[in-house]
Amino acid sequence: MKIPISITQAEIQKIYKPINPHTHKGIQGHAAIIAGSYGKIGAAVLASRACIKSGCGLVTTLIPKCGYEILQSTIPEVMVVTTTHEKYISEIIFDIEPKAVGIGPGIGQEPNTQKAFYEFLKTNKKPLVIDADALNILSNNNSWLNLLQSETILTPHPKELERLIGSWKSDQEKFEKTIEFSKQYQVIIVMKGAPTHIVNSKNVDENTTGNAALATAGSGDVLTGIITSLLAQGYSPIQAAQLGVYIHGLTADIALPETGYQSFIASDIIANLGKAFLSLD
Ligand SMILES: NC(=O)C1=CN([C@@H]2O[C@H](COP(=O)(O)OP(=O)(O)OC[C@H]3O[C@@H](n4cnc5c(N)ncnc54)[C@H](OP(=O)(O)O)[C@@H]3O)[C@@H](O)[C@H]2O)[C@@H](O)CC1
Ligand SMILES: Nc1ncnc2c1ncn2[C@@H]1O[C@H](COP(=O)(O)OP(=O)(O)O)[C@@H](O)[C@H]1O
Ligand SMILES: [Mg+2]
Repeated sequence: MKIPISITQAEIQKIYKPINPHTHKGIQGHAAIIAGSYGKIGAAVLASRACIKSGCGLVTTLIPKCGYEILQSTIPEVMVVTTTHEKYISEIIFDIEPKAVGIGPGIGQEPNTQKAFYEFLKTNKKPLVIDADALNILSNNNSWLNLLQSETILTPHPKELERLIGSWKSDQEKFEKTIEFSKQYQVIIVMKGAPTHIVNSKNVDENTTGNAALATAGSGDVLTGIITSLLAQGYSPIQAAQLGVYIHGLTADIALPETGYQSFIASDIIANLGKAFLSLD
């Protein structure tokens, strides 16, 4: 197995693009988030808020109808499109041209949601982040992996990774199988954990930020929003994955002296994004 390359501040500094003073929201990029189902609209809120708080100019979120008022009142900055079904995503139709799409947090696996995801994958050409239930749907429908554009970003936690690649007996085998998978489908795999590794067909990167405070509901949903935002701003997929994972972990390192491990929640990641980005300027 290749020796992982550390994602250090020095490496991130080379990737990070300070904001152009003459930019406007059109240039900053329009991101689309597809997330949520009845009881898990919070996942859509967290991903959408993280997305708009990571620098893209516009965010449109597609959710089932039941989440409309929740989204509009908790994040007025984000635009909302709803599906025909009340409780789950029944079709994926946008009247916008997003620069990047993040899909999966909290969407569940209803048959209609699976079908909508399949139809979306057949035509999507935009840079894409796939997380959570969208990963689980792919694990149950292996052949759909062939529909993915190259450099699509997959963000599995260990259980989601196991569903995708099968079980492993050692760390070495886990990495070998993940590298093989990334080569076969030409995708970038963010292997979430402590620490998080990023695998593409060429390299394995190891993140250097983050701590156990991140072991809390919704912290992965937030990561999806951050990486989608960076893609929409024009970062390449590998750069968006590296910078996104680094910034996500950094928020927990910044917050820890104030929150401690126990009281840190996913919203604290979002609340500390500003300080994390400022530390790169
Ligand atoms: N507020 C909301 O709306 C929220 C909505 N959410 C949404 O809910 C949906 C279900 O997502 P989910 O990840 O909770 O369920 P699932 O895929 O069955 O995985 C759980 C199992 O995986 C394992 N496991 C996980 N991490 C691991 C690790 N680091 N290291 C090792 N093992 C690890 C662990 O397995 P165990 O060890 O218990 O066998 C655990 O029991 C999804 O769409 C998500 O976006 C959530 O984000 C929460 C907030
Ligand atoms: N002990 C830990 N140390 C560092 N990072 C962690 C730790 N536990 C979890 N994380 C991070 O928190 C996130 C959890 O993602 P995920 O399991 O998808 O959460 P959720 O689905 O609840 O949003 C990942 O980015 C993971 O790397
Ligand atoms: Mg998750």
